[in-house]
Amino acid sequence: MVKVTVCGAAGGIGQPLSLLLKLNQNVDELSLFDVVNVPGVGADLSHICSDSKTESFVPSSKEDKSALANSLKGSDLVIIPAGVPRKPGMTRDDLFNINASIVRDLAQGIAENAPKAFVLIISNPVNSTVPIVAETLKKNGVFNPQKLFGVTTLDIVRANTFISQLYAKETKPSDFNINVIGGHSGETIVPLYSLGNSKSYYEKLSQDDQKALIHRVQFGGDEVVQAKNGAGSATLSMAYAGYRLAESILKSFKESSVVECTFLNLDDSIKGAKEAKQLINGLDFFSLPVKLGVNGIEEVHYQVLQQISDDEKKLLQVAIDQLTKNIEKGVAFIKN
Ligand SMILES: NC(=O)c1ccc[n+]([C@@H]2O[C@H](COP(=O)([O-])OP(=O)(O)OC[C@H]3O[C@@H](n4cnc5c(N)ncnc54)[C@H](O)[C@@H]3O)[C@@H](O)[C@H]2O)c1
Ligand SMILES: O=C(O)C[C@H](O)C(=O)O
Repeated sequence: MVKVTVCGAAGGIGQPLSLLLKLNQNVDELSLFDVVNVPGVGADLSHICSDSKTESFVPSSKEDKSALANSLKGSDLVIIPAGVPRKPGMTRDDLFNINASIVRDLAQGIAENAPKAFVLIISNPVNSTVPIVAETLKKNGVFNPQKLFGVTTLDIVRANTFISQLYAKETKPSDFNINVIGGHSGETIVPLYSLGNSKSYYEKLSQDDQKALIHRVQFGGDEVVQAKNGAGSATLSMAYAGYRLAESILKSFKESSVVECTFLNLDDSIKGAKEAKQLINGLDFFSLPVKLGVNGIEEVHYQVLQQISDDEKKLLQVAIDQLTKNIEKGVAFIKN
């Protein structure tokens, strides 16, 4: 029996993400939590004739903690797209004041009701919300770094799509699986086009076009925020990306060679984490490709950090400087 809970299930991401999960054969129970509108979303999804069972939970008042508790109990995987999205002119960090406490309270609920669950954080700013969740779980004595995932998959999805668009006659997006490392905001996003099968295509571009491609991946979120013009940020592509990571984790319960990039806590207990940390100025959180297994993150592929080009090294340094502050801000929110 596999139970998956989505917190923020009635939102722009939550709804299509829940739809995709409802269709996944590896999910037996789909639990939907939100502070509004979720009974309707749950009723709607429950008519789909896939085999999983859907349940929805909404608190009856601000003080009611039982709805969250009941939605989480027995969960194997909890995915969090709860919180406010950006409007034009805002940075992800501008969301910190509202989303930090939302994410902290949900993490507290996980600590109390599903301490062994895999936890996937979509809520922005990811560079700070993931440390918030880690610190909250630590405070409760239930933190397992192998099971906490900051969802940066949308950056990989964009990196694959955008390079393929430049070579539309010769390639398809699915030809690529670019490693995107660092964090999830602007210059903390570092796509590694110099590795793997993208190398030859990337090197054929002029320097200006290379820069434009990197910039498009780093600021792809802004394209959607501007196009939605005040009505939110990426939801459908994000639902796909969040689903891809969740699907890979569910697959890794049965297969042993699943690799995804994720923003993780580089705890010494994880194979390859110590080596990674030494290559990124000792940062505690960073996105890197990781090997997944039944126990979660089994190994960090730190070797990519040794293979990157000189230009990517420069991008990495900028990312490290910004990430240091974002991570500290998240940790301080819980510790102070
Ligand atoms: N990691 C990424 O790549 C990525 C991509 C896109 C969006 N995001 C982020 O995801 C978040 C959600 O975006 P969205 O477009 O779905 O927003 P949205 O406003 O459409 O939906 C958010 C949902 O969260 C719910 N919510 C608010 N407080 C809650 C709480 N305490 N418990 C449970 N649910 C709660 C709201 O009721 C709403 O239904 C934003 O922070 C956004 O910046 C991240
Ligand atoms: O841009 C945003 O605020 C949402 C998300 O982080 C994205 O990359 O699309």
